[in-house]
Amino acid sequence: MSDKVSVLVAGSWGTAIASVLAENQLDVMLWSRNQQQVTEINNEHRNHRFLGDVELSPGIRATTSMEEALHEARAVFVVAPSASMREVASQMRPFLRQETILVHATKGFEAMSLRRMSTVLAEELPHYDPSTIVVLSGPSHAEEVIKQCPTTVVVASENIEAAEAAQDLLINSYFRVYTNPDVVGVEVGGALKNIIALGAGLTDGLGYGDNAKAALLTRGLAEISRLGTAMGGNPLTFAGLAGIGDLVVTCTSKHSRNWRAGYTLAQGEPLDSVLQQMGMVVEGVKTTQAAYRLSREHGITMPIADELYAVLFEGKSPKAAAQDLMGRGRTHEIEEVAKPVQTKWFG
Ligand SMILES: NC(=O)C1=CN([C@@H]2O[C@H](COP(=O)(O)OP(=O)(O)OC[C@H]3O[C@@H](n4cnc5c(N)ncnc54)[C@H](O)[C@@H]3O)[C@@H](O)[C@H]2O)C=CC1
Ligand SMILES: O=C(CO)COP(=O)(O)O
Repeated sequence: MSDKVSVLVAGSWGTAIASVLAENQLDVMLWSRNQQQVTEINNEHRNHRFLGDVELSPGIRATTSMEEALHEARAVFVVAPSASMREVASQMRPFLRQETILVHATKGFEAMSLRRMSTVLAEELPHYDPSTIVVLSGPSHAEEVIKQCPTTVVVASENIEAAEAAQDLLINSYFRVYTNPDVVGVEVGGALKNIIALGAGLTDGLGYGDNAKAALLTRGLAEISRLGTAMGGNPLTFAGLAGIGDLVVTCTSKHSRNWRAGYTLAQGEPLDSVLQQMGMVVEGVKTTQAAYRLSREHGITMPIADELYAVLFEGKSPKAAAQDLMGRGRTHEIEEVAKPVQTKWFG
């Protein structure tokens, strides 16, 4: 079998995944739509805009040709922002073979349709067996993975062989990979934690301290679990790497773009200017809109997501949002989390 693997889109996370694969002695091809970036990666072994001065493995070759990227690839890792997933998938359509392992590592929903990313891939790649699509998620900032800091992630697929094939390609001494059959839970957990990270940035920006941050993470996880379970995820997935694991890293790390966006918003900067300054994808903003709609579709209460929506899109002040969260009617802690839901996981 060929040792060639491809990574589609050379942003921060795509480039970090390409580095893990190159470390594992695979023949890595990184696809970008930007010729200047391709030249920089091939000639200088750097992706300066996204990863600064970090030197990339010379084993990573870049191309702007989708045909060249996918030709005889053993696996393809799609790491586009959620807003671009459909466009990138449609470009893959003529060149993707069923034998190629298809993994995506994107954390978000499609804004209009509210589709999960594996559904978008399945729709755009109708010749490909959707049950073999793999999702990669978990606590993994690109800035640390590229420096080979110890990291754990999860790969989920309905097809255990596909998940194990992705695990084999990625696992090494600093990148530990677990499998999970729960595609829905892993995708929903990875997407929704970005909302709570925005909220954690706001909380820190307001100087509210550690008690408030712990409250936000814990009650945020309750919201993620409620919606994720209603959408068909296994409740236990939210206690794992794609749930609490990713929530902790994104809410507490200086690397998180979502946390930084929240922190800057708390200083009174308008949303447009915060996003412009960032220059990289901040998935939590669109995901807040998606969660607002999904929670209503599924009849789920998500007070933190609702207050964040009001701050981002209705001009509510973060302080007033915090006050309203603290002043909600009295409620029971566990009942809200463990409202009995019929799922395929527990019958
Ligand atoms: N950066 C990180 O540490 C992690 C990011 N993720 C997720 O990975 C996904 C991608 O994020 P990043 O790599 O961080 O974003 P980024 O902002 O660093 O890079 C995004 C890349 O996508 C490219 N792109 C955008 N639209 C495109 C299109 N239509 N066609 C081709 N290329 C296009 C941009 O040119 C850029 O190179 C997001 O869903 C994010 O939540 C997941 C785990 C870690
Ligand atoms: O998903 C991530 C880490 O697991 C990256 O989070 P940010 O997009 O907030 O940087």
